[in-house]
Amino acid sequence: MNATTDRVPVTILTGFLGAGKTTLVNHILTAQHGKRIAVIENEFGEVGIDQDLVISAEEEIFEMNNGCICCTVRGDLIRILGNLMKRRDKFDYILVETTGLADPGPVAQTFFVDDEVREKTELDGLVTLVDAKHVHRHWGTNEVQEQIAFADVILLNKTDLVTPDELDALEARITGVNAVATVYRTRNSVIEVDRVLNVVGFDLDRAMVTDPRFLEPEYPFEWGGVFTLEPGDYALVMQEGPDPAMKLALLSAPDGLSAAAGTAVRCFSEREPAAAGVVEPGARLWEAALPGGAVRVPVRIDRAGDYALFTEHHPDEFRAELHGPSGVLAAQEAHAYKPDHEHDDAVSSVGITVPGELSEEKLNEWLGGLLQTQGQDIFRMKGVLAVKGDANRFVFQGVHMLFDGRADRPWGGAPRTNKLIFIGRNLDRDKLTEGFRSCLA
Ligand SMILES: Nc1nc2c(ncn2[C@@H]2O[C@H](COP(=O)(O)OP(=O)(O)OP(=O)(O)O)[C@@H](O)[C@H]2O)c(=O)[nH]1
Repeated sequence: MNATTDRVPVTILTGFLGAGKTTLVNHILTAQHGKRIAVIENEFGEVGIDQDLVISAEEEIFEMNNGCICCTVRGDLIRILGNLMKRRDKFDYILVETTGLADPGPVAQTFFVDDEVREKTELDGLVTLVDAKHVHRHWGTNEVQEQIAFADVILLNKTDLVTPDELDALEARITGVNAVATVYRTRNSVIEVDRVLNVVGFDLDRAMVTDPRFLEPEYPFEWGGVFTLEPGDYALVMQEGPDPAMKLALLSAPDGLSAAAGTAVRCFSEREPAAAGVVEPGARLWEAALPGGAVRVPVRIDRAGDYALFTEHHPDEFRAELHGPSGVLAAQEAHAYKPDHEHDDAVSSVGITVPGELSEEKLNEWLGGLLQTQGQDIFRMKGVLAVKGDANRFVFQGVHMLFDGRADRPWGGAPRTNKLIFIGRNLDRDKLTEGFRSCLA
């Protein structure tokens, strides 16, 4: 706990895919420091694996899946932090491990723009792991640049894979982007815990210099408007536009648009929106399919009042209008929100889960062939596998062309199953799934 406040200190760990973040989390969880740490994992991809890779400890591990922590998942992070705070007596510190594809700015921003989060937590520092061997491959990407620019502490990791001269050159390059962060050189993310936790490093003013719009949150919706509505039937009418569907939320908004926007952020983190049959006010997310041509989504209001409508895309793109009994209604207050940052759309993840046991020989052959043909495009592979004849889980890790595997905990009575995740460019899900299945014993 901090000396001056009882807000829980938070450290955000960033670093490109495979840089050594989970290795650092494991190191922190096993080191002797007397702190009880809650870990929040954000994964890119639909099959959660990181939780299996973090050593089991008494510490609590919360997992967020599905997309990028920096966009729609901000609501998820806020919700997880809220739940954590109900068990405030169980831990003294929070570690958030972001996906390697996250721009950390919006993650850090969550700790400043959400009132509830700000009251209870305090961002202590942002620690960035840099893969000394592979960082040059992704140096020009926004994610890597921002991860370095926002860092308070930078760990130049995997020092065993490069020469001292290469390390010096890389450190000089890093200092060119961020001259104030403290840089340490590490192998297997081993570092004294005091150098990464409780550094009291995060400086809002500096973050504002790095990104002048730092405190201007990104939203998972592009537009919001408040309408004063009487009880009755309305319709949201939309024409064909650039997207095949539109997510929306309709919330009672007695205190205006910006008060409702916080609730809307949480609604938009909902994984399974309801089909917009008849939309009614309430804290839920709806999705209207836009198959082409005009679409009319019925809206029912039972009580007179002010209601805020939030839409995933800007209404202009679909010529969207709210129709009432006497024609098209105008919003009395409206705002176009800063859209989410851009992602490299070609980068995706494929997660495969196959029950049963694998043949080690077939697996080696398949992976070998895969790396030969697609090695440039596969940034990251992670797997927890059940190999025939082996009583232990086999944990498999790949970063570009380098990969290693090791025996992990015994399966015991747990059903033997295999989880594998690929992150990279131009991945062919069907082909990868078929290949993985062909490795079954
Ligand atoms: N040679 C070498 N390998 C390392 C070092 N640190 C980590 N690794 C290996 O690199 C791989 C990736 O490490 P992780 O800790 O899972 O990386 P990560 O940043 O959590 O990866 P993502 O969650 O996919 O972004 C694992 O196989 C680690 O064992 C190091 O200093 N040297």
